[in-house]
Amino acid sequence: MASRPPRVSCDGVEKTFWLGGDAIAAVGPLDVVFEPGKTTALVGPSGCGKSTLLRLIAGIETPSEGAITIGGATPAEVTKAAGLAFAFQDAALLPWLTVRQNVALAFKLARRAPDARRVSDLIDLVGLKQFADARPAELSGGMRQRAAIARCLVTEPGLLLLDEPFGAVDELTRTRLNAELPALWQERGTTTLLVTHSIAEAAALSDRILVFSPRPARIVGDFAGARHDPRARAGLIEAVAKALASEAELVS
Ligand SMILES: Nc1ncnc2c1ncn2[C@@H]1O[C@H](COP(=O)(O)OP(=O)(O)OP(=O)(O)O)[C@@H](O)[C@H]1O
Repeated sequence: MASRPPRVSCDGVEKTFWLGGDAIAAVGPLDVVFEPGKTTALVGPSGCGKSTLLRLIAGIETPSEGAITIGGATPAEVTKAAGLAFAFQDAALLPWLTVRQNVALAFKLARRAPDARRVSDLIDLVGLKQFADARPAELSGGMRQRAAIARCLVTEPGLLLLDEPFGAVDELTRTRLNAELPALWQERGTTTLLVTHSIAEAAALSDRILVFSPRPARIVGDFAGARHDPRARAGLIEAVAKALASEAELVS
C-alpha cells in the first residue's frame, strides 16, 4: 500500500559540520513547513546547503539544532517504515543487480511483495525498456539516473526527495522526463522536494519555489510556482533569477 503524503516541518533547524577544527555552518536557522502533497523546488547558489537539507530530512544527517518532523514522526522512523524515497545526484544503484532487479529492490526494502507489472511499466516510462536486464556498468550516467528515479517511484512513497534528479540527462530527455514523470507523483499528491539548478524546471514542475542564501542555507525568497499557469512562468522565472542574483552579489 502506498503511504499518505505527510507534512514536513523544520523547526529552528541548523547543521554545522566540523572540518579539521573549523566549523562549517551549512544550514539554518531554518523554520519552514512543506504542505502535504505539494511539490517545492529548492534553488540556491552552489554549495549553499540544499543537499544537506534533503539529507537531514531523509535522516542521513542529524540537525545540530532544532528538529524535523515528517507527519509527526522523526526522519529515522519514516525511513524505517519506507515512507520516503531519495534520488541522489549520483544514482546509487547496486552494481551486481540488473535495472529490473534494482527497481524491484524498492519493494523488498519496503517489506512488500514485488509488483512485476509496475516495475516493468516504470522502466518503460523512463525509457529503459531495452536495458531492463542490463547492469549499471552497461548504462550511461543519465540512464543510471533514470533507473534510480524509477526505483524511487515504484513503491509510491508519501515523501519524495529529489536531488537534481535530471542533472546527468541530456536536454531532450530532460524535457521528456519533465513532461511525463512529475504526473506520476503529482497525480497522487506526493509531498515532493526537488533540488534543481534550473529555474525553468522549478517554475514548470513546482507549486512553490524557495530561494536559499549562500551557506548556511536560509530562505531568502518564497514564490508560488506556476505549474498550472504557463503564462505566469516567464515572470516567475525572472523574479526567482533576480532573487538568486542578489544573493550572488552578497557572496562576491
Ligand atoms: N559531511 C560533510 N562534512 C563536512 N562538510 C560538509 C559535509 N557535507 C556537506 N558539507 C559542506 O556543507 C556545505 C553545503 O553542501 P551541500 O552539498 O549541502 O550544498 P548544495 O547547495 O547542495 O551544493 P550544490 O548545489 O553544489 O550541489 C558545503 O560547504 C559542503 O562542503
